Amino acid sequence: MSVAADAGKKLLKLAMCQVMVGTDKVANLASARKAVQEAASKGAQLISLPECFNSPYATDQFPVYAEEIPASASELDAEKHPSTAMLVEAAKESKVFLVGGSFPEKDAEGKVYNTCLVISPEGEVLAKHRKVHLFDIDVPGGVTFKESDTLSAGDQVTVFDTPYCKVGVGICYDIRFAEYAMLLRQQGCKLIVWPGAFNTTTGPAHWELLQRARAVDNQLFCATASPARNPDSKYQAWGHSSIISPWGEVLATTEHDADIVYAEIDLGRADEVRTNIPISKQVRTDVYSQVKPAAN
Ligand SMILES: O=C(O)CCC(=O)C(=O)O
Repeated sequence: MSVAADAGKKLLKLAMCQVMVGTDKVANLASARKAVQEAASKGAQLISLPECFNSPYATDQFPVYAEEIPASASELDAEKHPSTAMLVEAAKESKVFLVGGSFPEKDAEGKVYNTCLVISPEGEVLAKHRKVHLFDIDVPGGVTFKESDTLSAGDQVTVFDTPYCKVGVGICYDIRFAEYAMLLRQQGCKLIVWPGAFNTTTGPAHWELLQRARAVDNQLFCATASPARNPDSKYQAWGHSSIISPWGEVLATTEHDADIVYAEIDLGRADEVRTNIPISKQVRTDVYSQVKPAAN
């Protein structure tokens, strides 16, 4: 390729770690750390772990596995905050941006959240995203889940800065809400990372579709990290961690076993798609704002 053709390229190597999660928290933390080390050794610069990487995905288990997250680095205590400590160490030792999947977080009042910590290559906490939209669904004969039985919802739109681009974060069910991803695009994101754990009912129907929809709607990259499917678990994760381009192409994906999904993304591609199809300049909020929602 010529130098001119390379001029607009801004490359970022992503790795989505599809790790196996079981009932042993210490083992879960160790396998997450090992996956981060392996991804970094292959050159990944931004790595994500899956939703709920330290605990089984079950409402009655969230309070059992929940940990407090210290308010500052000086309060970090590896005994009391083992998951935060592992994430900080893993990002620092491998010098990577680490989207720390999620784990159940307990606040000072005892409320529990499904929380993602983002750590810089220097080991600083860059962002804390508490899942905004709780996964409460009932598909008869398929899947019934009610996170709100034990979890509280977050109330923030989460973006962090890297030298590559601004990156948005959402957790699993958050991906179903087009408005959320749109706000991330409006904040300047060219990549959204979604730790998630879809299941064998909604996964085959919607997982890839939603990622591609959010990517095309907002002309940005979407990257997802799921737990591997654990045959011993009551909740059967769909797996299929993936990386999607702003054009809606699946750049990399996998099945449901433990794996790491890699892609080197060219952030210039988001600019190109936005220039070619300039929807953000053509948007007609003046028209949409005149329509009153019908009662239904
Ligand atoms: O939206 C779905 O179908 C799955 C969502 C989910 O598993 C989650 O939010 O953890």
